[in-house]
Amino acid sequence: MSNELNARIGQVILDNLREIPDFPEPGVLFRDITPLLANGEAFGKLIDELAEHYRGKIDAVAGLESRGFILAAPLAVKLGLGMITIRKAGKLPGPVIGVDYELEYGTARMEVRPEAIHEGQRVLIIDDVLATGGTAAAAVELVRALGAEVAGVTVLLELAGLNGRDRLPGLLVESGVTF
Ligand SMILES: O=P(O)(O)OC[C@H]1O[C@H](OP(=O)(O)OP(=O)(O)O)[C@H](O)[C@@H]1O
Ligand SMILES: Nc1ncnc2[nH]cnc12
Repeated sequence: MSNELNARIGQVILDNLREIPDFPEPGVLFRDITPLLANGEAFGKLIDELAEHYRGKIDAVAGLESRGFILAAPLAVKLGLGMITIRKAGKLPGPVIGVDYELEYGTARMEVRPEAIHEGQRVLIIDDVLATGGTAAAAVELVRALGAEVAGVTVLLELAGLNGRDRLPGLLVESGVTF
């Protein structure tokens, strides 16, 4: 599906993407963004385009550990905004609030420091991949629990067959490339 963000960043993502079958386990086609990160020109263009797309529309950028951090930090700096780290369980020193969520097998937990998010802020959540949507949905719950507004969920790659959007109802979900 074509959209404005796709037009800005779709090609640079596709030109620098690596696909690895059966990683990290049989049956998974792993979409690897590290070639994009290693290409300075491409990575710079990606961040420039994201910044232009969201300039003036958000107050903070939240990155999801760990690949989301790589995108959130330069985007926040480029926009002159703060970056919020939403982390896996046990990584942030307290006090924290956390949300448990379902993985394909078992459960996981995401946490954030309450002081990192302010009431009424428009927070953009960013990550590399939207798969089942569990990680992003947990991040949405954390941002909202602290009285902030989720301005949108942005991912470079959306694996549409896993229906992650269904876990993010009513939200602006934008992706660079949809598979
Ligand atoms: O939509 P979901 O089914 O929740 O999956 C998407 C998440 O999975 C990957 O992270 P992973 O947990 O592998 O961690 P990493 O970023 O530290 O590699 C990816 O970076 C997303 O955060
Ligand atoms: N297929 C995939 N490739 C890369 N990261 C992922 N996270 C969840 N599914 C993924």
